[in-house]
This record gives sequence, structure tokens and C-alpha cells, in this order.
Amino acid sequence: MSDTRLKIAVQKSGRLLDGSLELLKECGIRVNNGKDQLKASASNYPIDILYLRNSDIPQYVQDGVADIGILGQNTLVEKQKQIEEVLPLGFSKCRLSIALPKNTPYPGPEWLNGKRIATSYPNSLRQFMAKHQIEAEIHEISGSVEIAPNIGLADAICDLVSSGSTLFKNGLEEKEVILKSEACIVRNTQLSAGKQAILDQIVFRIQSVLKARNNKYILMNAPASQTEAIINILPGMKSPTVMPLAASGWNSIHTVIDESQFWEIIDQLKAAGAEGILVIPIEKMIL
Ligand SMILES: Nc1ncnc2c1ncn2[C@@H]1O[C@H](COP(=O)(O)OP(=O)(O)OP(=O)(O)O)[C@@H](O)[C@H]1O
Ligand SMILES: O=P(O)(O)OC[C@H]1O[C@H](OP(=O)(O)OP(=O)(O)O)[C@H](O)[C@@H]1O
Ligand SMILES: [Mg+2]
Repeated sequence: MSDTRLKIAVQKSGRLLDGSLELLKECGIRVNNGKDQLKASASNYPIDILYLRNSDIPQYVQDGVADIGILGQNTLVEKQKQIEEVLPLGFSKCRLSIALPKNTPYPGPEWLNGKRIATSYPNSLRQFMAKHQIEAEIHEISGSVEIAPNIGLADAICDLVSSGSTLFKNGLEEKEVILKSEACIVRNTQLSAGKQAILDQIVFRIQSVLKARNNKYILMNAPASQTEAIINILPGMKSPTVMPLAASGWNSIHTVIDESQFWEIIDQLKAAGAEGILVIPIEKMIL
């Protein structure tokens, strides 16, 4: 058996760590995680985990120190390294936006001409400015960007926004979304065939986990006379399963649907006579 191991870079601490470890766990990858250990090995899978600063991951993956990494798409855009996105992961969703002090009249991006903009994302901001032919002064700071306008350091900011509460607390309003981001897997562009094969297996597992997260197994009881009407309401994967109950004239109907669809059809199901509706999480989904 080959002794090839895939090195995966994960954020050491911060916004991406929990989601990254949770995903590996749900993929059945057991990590022996000594606290403060910067490298760990999976006990049941040929991968090693390197715990790094998020902002360093693109460089390490480009250089092959790590083979793949989990980082925000915003960091991928900002760092401009020769690495490839393999798969979006659906967590740590946020956007990179321009915000100004509340109630500032804002006709459009041209307002930014000649202004000072504070940001930790100078390259992404420069791309936006070039696209809109804006000349502005960029003040690069590494954190607490939202405070810059209040202390007279800048007229506007360009920073990550999720709930918007940091902007709100600092009296700022979002005006332009430069890019949308979520966590993703990136890879070195020259993986060996052995490492690529391990990555392909991981990607397959992750896709099964992500698909399962968005879907629910639902089951309900209904009078036999209503079964067809209920089947017509259900969007389901394929044809639902229908089983007779011990009580005559009743069926149990089972199917898998997208969670968001469930809320859209629940009233129709009840109106059509469905009772005892159960919604059950799915752990893995292989299609
Ligand atoms: N408020 C937020 N909501 C959702 N995702 C976010 C939020 N802030 C940041 N992120 C995402 O998480 C990533 C890591 O952010 P975090 O603040 O933990 O680390 P960092 O300060 O960028 O990096 P480092 O690990 O180098 O210190 C960001 O690049 C972004 O993709
Ligand atoms: O819209 P919100 O939900 O309020 O999130 C946005 C804030 O989250 C991030 O900072 P973080 O908390 O990661 O702090 P940091 O500056 O130390 O990275 C980002 O830089 C914003 O400040
Ligand atoms: Mg942050």
C-alpha cells in the first residue's frame, strides 16, 4: 500500500476553524488533536493537518508545504497566488464591502475619488477601484478596520461583513459589495497522482456531507384516499415510498426534500390531510 499522505492546511484559530474541523469529522476523518499542536495526523486516513494562520495558507499551498487548504474565497482573491479552488464548502459566508459613515450621501463608486479608504484587503480593493476608474488613497490596517472613520483615519472602509452588526455599532452603512465569499478547499496545482486520488476521495465525502446538510428525510401519515394528492405536493428526490399502516385505510409516506422546500409545502401537506409529520436530519447522502 502507498505511504502517500495529503497535507491539509487549516486555520489555527479563528472564524474558519470550527467549520473546518466539523467537516473533517463528518467525513469520518479522526484527527488526534493535541492542544497547541501545530501538526496532527488522522488516525484512520492518510492525511496530516497543519494548523496555520489563514492569511499564510495561500503561500504554503502554492509552495507545496501544504497540498490543500481550507480558507475563505476572499483570501484566495486577495493573495493572488497560483493555487486553485476545488470546492466551495458552504460555511463562513460573508462579503467584502465598502462602507461609509451613516447618512453620507453616496451617488455611486465615483464618490470614492480622492478619498482615504481603510482596509485589510488592499488588492481586492485595488481591483474594484481599477474597474470603476477610481483614484483613492488606501490605508492598509490589519484589524479593527471599522473604527478608522471614527478616529479620522479614513473616509470609508473596505472590510468583511456578515450580520452587519459591526458596521451598525460603528455608525457605518454598507454601500458596495465587492465580492461574496464562503470557505472553500484550495489545492496546489501540481499534486502527484497519489495525492490527487486522496483529494478526490475527500471531495466525494464532503459533497455527500454537504448534500445531506441541505436535505431532510420526511415522513407522514395520511388517509389512503389522500395519498396521491400528497405525492403530487412532494418535490422529492425520486418517487416517495408509500407503506400501509396497521390501521386500515392509512398510509405512511416517506421522502427526501430540500429543507427550504419543506417550509414552503408544510401548509399544503396539512391541508391535504397529512398527519404526524416528522422531519429527520440525514447524515450522508450519496447520489
Ligand atoms: N464575520 C464573519 N462572518 C463569516 N465569515 C467571516 C467573518 N469574518 C471573517 N470571515 C471569514 O473567515 C476567514 C478568517 O477570518 P478570521 O478573522 O478568523 O482570520 P484572519 O484574521 O483573516 O486570519 P489569520 O488566521 O491570518 O489571523 C475570513 O477570511 C473570511 O473568509
Ligand atoms: O458583520 P459582522 O457579523 O459584524 O462581522 C463582521 C466582522 O467580522 C470580522 O471581524 P472578526 O470578528 O473576525 O475580527 P478580527 O478583526 O479580529 O478578524 C470582520 O473583519 C468584521 O469586523
Ligand atoms: Mg476576522
